[in-house]
Amino acid sequence: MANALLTTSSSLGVACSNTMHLQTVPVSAIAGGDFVRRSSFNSSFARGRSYGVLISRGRLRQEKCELRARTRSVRAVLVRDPPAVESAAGRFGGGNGSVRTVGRDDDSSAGSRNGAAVSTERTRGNRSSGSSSSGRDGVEFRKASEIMAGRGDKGKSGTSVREQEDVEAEARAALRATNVVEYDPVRLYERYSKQPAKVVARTVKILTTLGAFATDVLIDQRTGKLEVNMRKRAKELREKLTYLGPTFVKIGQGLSTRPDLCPPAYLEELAELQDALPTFPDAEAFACIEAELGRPLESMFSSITSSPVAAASLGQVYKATLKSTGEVVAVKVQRPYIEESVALDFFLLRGLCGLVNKYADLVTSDVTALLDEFARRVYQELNYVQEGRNAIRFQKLYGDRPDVKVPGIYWEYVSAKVLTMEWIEGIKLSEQARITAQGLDIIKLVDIGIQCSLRQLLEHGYFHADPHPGNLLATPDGKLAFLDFGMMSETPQTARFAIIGHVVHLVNRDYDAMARDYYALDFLDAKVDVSPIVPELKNFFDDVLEATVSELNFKTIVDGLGAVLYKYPFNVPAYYALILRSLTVLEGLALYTDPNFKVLAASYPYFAKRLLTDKNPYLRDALIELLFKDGTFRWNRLENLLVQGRKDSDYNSSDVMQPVLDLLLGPGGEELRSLVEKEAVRVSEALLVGTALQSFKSVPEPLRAFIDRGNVNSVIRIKESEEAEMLALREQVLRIWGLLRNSRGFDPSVLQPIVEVLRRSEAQAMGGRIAGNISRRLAARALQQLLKPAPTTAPTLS
Ligand SMILES: Nc1ncnc2c1ncn2[C@@H]1O[C@H](COP(=O)(O)OP(=O)(O)OP(=O)(O)O)[C@@H](O)[C@H]1O
Repeated sequence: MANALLTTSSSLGVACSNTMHLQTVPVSAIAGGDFVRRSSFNSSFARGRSYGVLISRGRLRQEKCELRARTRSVRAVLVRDPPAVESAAGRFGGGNGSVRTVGRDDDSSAGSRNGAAVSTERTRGNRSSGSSSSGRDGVEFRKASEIMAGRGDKGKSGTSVREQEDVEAEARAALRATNVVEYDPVRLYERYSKQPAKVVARTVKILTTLGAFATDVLIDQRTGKLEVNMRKRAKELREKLTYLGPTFVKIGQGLSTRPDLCPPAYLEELAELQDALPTFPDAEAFACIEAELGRPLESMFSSITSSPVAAASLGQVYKATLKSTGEVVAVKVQRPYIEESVALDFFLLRGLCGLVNKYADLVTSDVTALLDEFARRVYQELNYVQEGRNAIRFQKLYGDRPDVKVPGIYWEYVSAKVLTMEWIEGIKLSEQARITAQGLDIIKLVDIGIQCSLRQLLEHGYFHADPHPGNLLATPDGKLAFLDFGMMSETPQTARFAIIGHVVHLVNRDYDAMARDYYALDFLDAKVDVSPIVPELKNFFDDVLEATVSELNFKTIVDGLGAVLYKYPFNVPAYYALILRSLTVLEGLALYTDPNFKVLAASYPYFAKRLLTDKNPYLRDALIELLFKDGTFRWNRLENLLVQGRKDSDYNSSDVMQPVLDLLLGPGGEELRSLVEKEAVRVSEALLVGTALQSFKSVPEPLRAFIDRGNVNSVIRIKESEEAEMLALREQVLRIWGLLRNSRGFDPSVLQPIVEVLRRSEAQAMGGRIAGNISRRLAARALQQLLKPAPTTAPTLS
């Protein structure tokens, strides 16, 4: 019956957020014909978007729906009676955060109200829990064990029925969100250039509010009370940003994580913008949930807090219990009219940025581009379906780590403005006293955050771009839970490798390589000559790196690089700011507990591991360059990398040096082979001669006289300085061998390529004190010995 009512064809339908009671869905999703009414849809297309007028059953209801171009054609329009805000308010009431139990719904059609035979309610990345119950929505819930086992319900395509259901549930959520608007500065211009009164009123409000604050700070400065009044002014700024609404709250949130821009008093005050913001009326929130999901509240939740548990910039969050399964969920509801509010602000701020670009010569970055990037992100955050997808993707990439938790998404209760997630019990990372009282270790949690961030930024490149302390929870079992996936970002692959290389070059004070990295990092144009940068980098870092690199804090490095690069026409792509921000936030959190915490020291094992094991040619070449400087092998660099790399939880020593070893026998490895051959001579010399020297020294004094009148050097002919060098090299090689040998998963046979190289016929030109062929054979034999099945302890060649 429903099919007969359809208009045009498309796989997508349309939902109108501002009408709340209107929704279109695809044919397959329509089941309850009683609420599908005759409808027609007229559309006109303008600038890739369509504006439709929807008319339903005699009663003319004109609703302007903004549709995305791709959803121009509509298949059916479901019209529901507008849920009365008052009735929702009456049922759930305002309140003080208490949980109200919602009585059993006697509306038997509740479950299929949106026309879909709902078979899956949630998509949980980890699916570790779940109950088996038969929902009233026709929902068949399975036991977690069944889900985990992915029991024999694979469809023909190989996808499990469950996965298929998830996809369908997500698609239905997407249908409820086809009305989302994307950031489009041109459209904003068109919209607001026709509404001068609105623009002027808002401009006056912003200028007077922020002007009053600026005046107060100016007076403080003139009267020498800047320091004394700092806390008061910080509070004032927080209140003024809150008063100005979501866009300014977002800006304040950004500032709250920038210790380079704000003094500590401001950082602390602005941090409150993270989730202690004014709430909007619960009645409106409940009405929004019903309208967006097309079902009465009581048909979905058996209980829901009567006021929000948290209110953030774009939405507020309720804690609820799903009626169908009894699972506890977090329901995030978007603030009303938020798009209108941010749109006008971005229009105004863009105008301001245009002026800055034009007249402020001191500002070298394109601030309009930065604002556009920021605005685009804020707009993305307004689509909760996208946020749900982000959470799922995040879970897939990083949720397998035993110490990371990501909330599952309940797609049947998701739309553009409503997001229902698994409830995460935990304490915010900013509440350090409470965390410690629970017996949890802040530094360990921060370390989990850093390790997970490094993998986000540098492995998959998909990262949480808003990791403020309000979005990070410590769970009772010591895991780190990530919340709020509205703002995600990506690091391009080339940049990921370049960053790893750059950090390693920095740690190894390889300033030439560091300067060249700025091309790969996209900071400098290939035409810019980097040679003058080298001495400047050396100047700055030789001083600050005086102690050890791991003692450097992140801010010093960033400031140092900034000071050097400032003089050159450099440009920092937006994602670097986000990367720096996420690591700075984590470093800041750790500093509260341990003032000596250094993010670089905590991250370096990851960098070392990547460099030692990654097969990417850029990283492999960076490793070779690092190890073979001016034709000699730098054993101390290798030792340092091994010492650091094995601290990484994912370190597997059988992968170590694999990229280099692979190259060694390959067609492009000639240069490397000759370096290895040369080094093999040096090492075999050091091992053999060093062993002889040591053996001689272990001979009792009186007996030494028998060996060439007590002077071993007369046998081996060696200077004292060379002897010291040789013994040091021998010690180092044995230490490195020990590091490898004692590492988890090390298989000595992986070094076979070195033996192969030494056996090759072209490896003839072996110089050194011991004749070439002998040296080569000895080196090969010594290695062969080493490569025998592993003894329980590291071998000593002496
Ligand atoms: N799954 C969850 N379990 C428990 N609490 C949650 C959950 N999701 C959100 N919260 C609470 O709600 C707060 C706000 O949520 P969230 O950060 O997702 O909202 P937002 O409007 O996107 O915030 P922001 O201003 O950071 O962009 C969180 O800081 C947390 O206290």
